Amino acid sequence: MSKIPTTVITGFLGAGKTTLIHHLLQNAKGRRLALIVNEFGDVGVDGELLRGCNEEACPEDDIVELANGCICCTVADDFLPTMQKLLDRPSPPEHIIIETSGLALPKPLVKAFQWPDIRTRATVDGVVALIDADAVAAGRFATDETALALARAADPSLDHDSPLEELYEDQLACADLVILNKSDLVDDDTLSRIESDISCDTRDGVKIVRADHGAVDASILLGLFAGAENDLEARPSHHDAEPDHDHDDFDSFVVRGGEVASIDPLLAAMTPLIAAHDILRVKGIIAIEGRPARMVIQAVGPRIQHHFDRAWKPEEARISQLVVIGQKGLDQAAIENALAAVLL
Ligand SMILES: Nc1nc2c(ncn2[C@@H]2O[C@H](COP(=O)(O)OP(=O)(O)OP(=O)(O)O)[C@@H](O)[C@H]2O)c(=O)[nH]1
Repeated sequence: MSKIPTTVITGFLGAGKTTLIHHLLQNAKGRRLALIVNEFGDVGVDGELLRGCNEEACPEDDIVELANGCICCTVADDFLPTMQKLLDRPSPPEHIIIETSGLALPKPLVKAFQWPDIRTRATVDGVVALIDADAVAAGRFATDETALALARAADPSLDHDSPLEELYEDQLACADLVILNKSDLVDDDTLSRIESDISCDTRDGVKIVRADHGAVDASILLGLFAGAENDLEARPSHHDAEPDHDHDDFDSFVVRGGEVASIDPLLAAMTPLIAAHDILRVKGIIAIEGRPARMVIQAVGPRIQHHFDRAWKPEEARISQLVVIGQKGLDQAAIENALAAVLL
């Protein structure tokens, strides 16, 4: 029996994983795919956005959401039973795509493919790391040496570098293919410089492909035949010595509200809030009074985007929900108060 190929899509918060998968589903060329979508926050926005985007390639039942935590930490409880259920289906998918949360380490997930019941039936065709060229160019993953020195002085037990930089390096070190996304936001020289920096963190021979809005041909993404679970030793991680790592470096919470008259007050509130609290990611769905469609709002660092997604279904409650993610120590009360003031 041939093993079902599985592609792991990794990349930091907001790098464009969901956008890339959306493009893949719309250009699946007859492939029957299943999706496992993992989110750090406890509201599954990505699964919501992907559902229904190509029923033929991936019916709603074949999109499984694993919200509320990073897949790398919940492998035994959530991921393995989910994979087993997909593999046990009378007609299993041709290819499985896993979107990890932006804070997940890919290596523990790939290791799960060594589990006896999985290894006989599925293989990791490839780990694809998405890099946000705009965020790298802005220096968002580089260690702020002064801040680190101050943090170490305050807490001598601090034994690791910037958590963002560690994640960035872990995701690259595990990759079989790197997609340098958001190439539309960065000039050519900067892209070339980022490519040369990236190649210091990847294994030999790993290709880097530039992309705009995740528009990468399925024939490039799928069919890498890496068998990644068989060469884990070649994929170093900052967390090799601590298999029971956690995500204490990051915080996430959800702010809920009702319908709003307009999106403008929310946009006006978000810009200073993101800057003041160094918020990494905001995403959610907003109900606008009198509008039949729901609005999706996305912020990656300081960049905020919004668009109408699809019509509200008659059985859906028209509520607004925003997931907020940042580094540990976010002032949740202040952020909640500011957002609640424009959402309630
Ligand atoms: N300008 C530009 N924006 C992009 C590109 N790719 C994605 N985006 C935008 O970036 C935001 C985040 O994209 P997502 O696809 O949701 O990112 P993600 O990696 O799935 O995010 P998380 O799951 O929260 O980690 C959205 O507003 C996208 O429209 C790109 O190539 N260029």
